[in-house]
Amino acid sequence: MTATILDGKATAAEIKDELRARVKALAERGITPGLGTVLVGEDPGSQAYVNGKHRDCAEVGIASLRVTLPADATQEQLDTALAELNADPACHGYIVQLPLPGHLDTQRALESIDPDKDADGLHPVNLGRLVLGYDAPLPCTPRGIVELLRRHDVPLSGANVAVVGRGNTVGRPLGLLLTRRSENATVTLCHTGTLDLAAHTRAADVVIVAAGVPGLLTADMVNPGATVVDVGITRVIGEDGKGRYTGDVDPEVTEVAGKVVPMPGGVGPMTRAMLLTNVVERAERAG
Ligand SMILES: Nc1nc2c(c(=O)[nH]1)N[C@@H](CN(C=O)c1ccc(C(=O)N[C@@H](CCC(=O)O)C(=O)O)cc1)CN2
Repeated sequence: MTATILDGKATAAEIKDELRARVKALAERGITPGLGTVLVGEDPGSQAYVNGKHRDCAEVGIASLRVTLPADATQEQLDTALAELNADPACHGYIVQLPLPGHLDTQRALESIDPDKDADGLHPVNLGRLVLGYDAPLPCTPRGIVELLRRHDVPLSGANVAVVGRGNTVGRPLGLLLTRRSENATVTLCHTGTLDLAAHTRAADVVIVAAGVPGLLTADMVNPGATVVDVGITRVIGEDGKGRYTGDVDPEVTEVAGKVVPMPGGVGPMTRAMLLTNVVERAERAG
């Protein structure tokens, strides 16, 4: 049996079509959603990701507010840029592109974002709101995973879900999302301290791997027919000396799993679609 591949790129495209209609409805109310990005330095990867976000915006009609600072920008210069976006009514949400240069205090920067303009959904206030079940912008990658599974009819209510990785941007908030009444899953959050990882993953109906360990999940660790989601994205240098991205799931898993969300082409495009969704939702509420 070869697994059904859940195409995050195609699903993200469907979501962008829906968002395009919502942006058009906002325009009829005189509202244009605006996404801000703050990029510090000239890292080519970060530049590419920010450019991708603004291409996505252009596709659906969201306005772009680009802020770029030199690699040697001071914390105060960054603070000023964030304060300006916090005050700008044309900006409905923004992100600080990570990672920041090492001399800058990332936590201080992220906590300076107005929580109501936190398009990444990673501000401590918003993660706290998520814990308490309050309304808040949701973290894009966890939200994208849940949305992808929902749109592909993967049963979550009553399902046993093994989340591998306890990071602040994916693993921890994902467990919170999946245990909401709207999803009603039972989550086991596995991590480097887990004694018998395979016992937990083999017992799961859904395995979501966000550990950043290439090939961590192998076929023998998967309950036949289970759904597997590869969130890992690690840059490795091949034998040809060229860089490429690899996931946390061994390719042979597709021979055992029922459904697979691959990397690339799965979670990444959904993450980008959820960023746009957070901005449009904010504009709809603010209008
Ligand atoms: N403020 C933020 N910074 C960073 C984030 C983030 O969500 N918020 N995430 C990453 C970079 N990133 C967006 O910024 C990002 C990375 C990868 C993808 C993606 O679609 N990847 C492809 C495969 C790899 C590739 O082709 O690049 C995929 O999964 O299909 C999207 C966005 C760090 N910084």
